[in-house]
Amino acid sequence: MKSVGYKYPGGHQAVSDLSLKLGPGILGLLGPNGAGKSTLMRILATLARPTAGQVTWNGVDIAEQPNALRVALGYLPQDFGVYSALSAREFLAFLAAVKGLSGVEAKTRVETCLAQVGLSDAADRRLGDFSGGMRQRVGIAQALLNDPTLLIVDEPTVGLDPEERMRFRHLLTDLAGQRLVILSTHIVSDVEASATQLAVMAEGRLRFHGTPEQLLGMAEGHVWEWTLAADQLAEVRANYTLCASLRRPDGVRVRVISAGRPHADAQAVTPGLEDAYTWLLGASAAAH
Ligand SMILES: Nc1ncnc2c1ncn2[C@@H]1O[C@H](COP(=O)(O)OP(=O)(O)OP(=O)(O)O)[C@@H](O)[C@H]1O
Repeated sequence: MKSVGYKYPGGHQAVSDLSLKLGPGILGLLGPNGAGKSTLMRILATLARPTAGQVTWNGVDIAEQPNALRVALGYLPQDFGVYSALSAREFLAFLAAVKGLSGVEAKTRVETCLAQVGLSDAADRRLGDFSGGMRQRVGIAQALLNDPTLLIVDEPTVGLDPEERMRFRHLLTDLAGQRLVILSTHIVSDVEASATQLAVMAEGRLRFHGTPEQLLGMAEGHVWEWTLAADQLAEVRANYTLCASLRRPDGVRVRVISAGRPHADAQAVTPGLEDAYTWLLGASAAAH
């Protein structure tokens, strides 16, 4: 992807000058709401044409030849809907036909994909009776029908309970293999354990691309903890980015982001990915 930009017809610049080179593994695409993640996902899924720059897949420009990518693409959009009256098996069979699979091949792919997402036993139940997590797994199953080498999953964990979230994360890790999986989310813990690469977007721009370890390294020395009296909390909140606060018998233990030591008692602590992401968004907002 080279210098990719996208301007909506109304004039809103949702993606600006974004360049990225990707290979197999799980890319966690992080960014706050409105950062431009869904717009970028739609460009990569060939559903939107960039208004600037170029996206190539194995050297082919996907705006010129979208089918070169489409045959290798599985996509779970943010607003994926299912037909409540159909069973999971019927729904997947329908989508397999839409995707041009037929006969024995279609049947085999449907069963394989149901098994991959752990829904073989529930395959004949109505989708209307499925939980949110099960429905998202059907979404993944349909994206896998053509055994894609690029799997794009847009905000898949929204509305899932913690257990379903965890199950869904494990599923994506299992599916990665030789594929490129792009998982967009605004929740750091969705990608914390699984992503081999991270890309962070804010206001349409790429603020970081690298490994989670690199991002953690960048935030080193910027995360602090100390214990303060409860009545000092408001002041700290007003002056610093507060990552966490924990009430304890001796006061409130706070964890803040700060370029320098924020308080005489403050100790620099090892950043977690959530801290590093918060630090990056703050640092990149200050720089722009
Ligand atoms: N159809 C549209 N017309 C005009 N502006 C749009 C349209 N769709 C999205 N936008 C704007 O483009 C920007 C990026 O939106 P996008 O949905 O890509 O962000 P996002 O990072 O996926 O956020 P979210 O997680 O909230 O979907 C936002 O400011 C949004 O308001």
